[in-house]
Amino acid sequence: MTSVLETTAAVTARAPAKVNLELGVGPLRDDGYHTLSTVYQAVGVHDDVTAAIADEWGVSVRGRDAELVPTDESNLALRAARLLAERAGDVEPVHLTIHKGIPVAGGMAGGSADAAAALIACDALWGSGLGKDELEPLAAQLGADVPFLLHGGTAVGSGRGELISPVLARGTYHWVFVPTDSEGLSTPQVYRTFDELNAAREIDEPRPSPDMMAALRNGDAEALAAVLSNDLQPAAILLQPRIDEIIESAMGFGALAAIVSGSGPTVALLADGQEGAIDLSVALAASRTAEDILRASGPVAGAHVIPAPRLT
Ligand SMILES: C[C@](O)(CO)[C@H](O)COP(=O)(O)OP(=O)(O)OC[C@H]1O[C@@H](n2ccc(N)nc2=O)[C@H](O)[C@@H]1O
Ligand SMILES: Nc1ncnc2c1ncn2[C@@H]1O[C@H](COP(=O)(O)OP(=O)(O)OP(=O)(O)O)[C@@H](O)[C@H]1O
Repeated sequence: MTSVLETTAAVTARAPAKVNLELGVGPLRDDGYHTLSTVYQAVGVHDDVTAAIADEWGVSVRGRDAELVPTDESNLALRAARLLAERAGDVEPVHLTIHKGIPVAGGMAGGSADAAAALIACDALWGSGLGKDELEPLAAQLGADVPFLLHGGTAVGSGRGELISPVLARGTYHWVFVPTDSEGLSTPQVYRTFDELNAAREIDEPRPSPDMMAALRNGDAEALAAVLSNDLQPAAILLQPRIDEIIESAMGFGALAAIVSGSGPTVALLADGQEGAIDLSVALAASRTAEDILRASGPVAGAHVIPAPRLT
């Protein structure tokens, strides 16, 4: 028979990646962040984080790009667990095991997903019972994208991206993601390049576009394709010119739209339905435009507890 200790000694939570359907970047603030107006969508590429009671704090990483993820105190999932421990008080140390499916440094918020999953897993494991609403301020301290990954779905992000309000979005969208560089791009570097490219002009406060809201309300992929936008795209392409070649090829293979995901370098392709996504991936692979291709649909749920960890 399973003892109570065994059933409560480990909890696994799963968190999704995100794509920014719209990423409006405003002026640089005094705290080093830019004002944002963004529309996030959570997509079905996931990381799982298992939190287990242990003698000492620690983290190990397996799965996709595992060797690129730090296992010291800078690991974002471990920082999340420690932050929640400070808030909850008097909890036992945990060892976190991260199973990565999200490309590292790809602009799909992999580290932020791990932080969101660690908050949910530890909250359940320790029985601190904060729930998503009370975890949200902790999430915001860990990174601008982390609150969205707690909630998932489709949502507007304002402030520096951490203030989330849900959006009425109908339908399911089919995406193909092409990570273009195994080393990824650094988010601060992309924002710095954005500043350099825009140094000569006054930058307005960004706002959600009414056309984007209408496309999402109607569940219309073609209308959505016409309004996808990312102010960081020119900076990402300058740092990683291969992005442009992939965008051009993908449009030739029938993508409804091609856009840089967040700070890049992953290219997000919006496909015409599930079959369109399969055809697009086949064309990209057959033409050797891309070797590494991920297919996913969105929106999906934010971080949540799942029954058992992945074993491979
Ligand atoms: C590119 C996006 O993924 C789009 O959603 C986010 O803006 C980045 O979110 P994130 O990785 O969670 O960002 P953080 O870890 O909070 O910040 C990393 C760095 O990105 C830059 N940064 C981030 C968010 C923001 N609104 N303005 C910024 O200038 C800052 O240099 C910051 O030091
Ligand atoms: N748990 C983690 N998973 C991935 N990267 C982590 C983690 N903890 C710390 N990092 C560090 O964060 C850096 C950014 O990785 P991440 O995968 O979050 O990038 P990203 O997807 O481009 O982020 P974003 O889209 O939020 O800007 C990595 O280079 C890595 O050194």
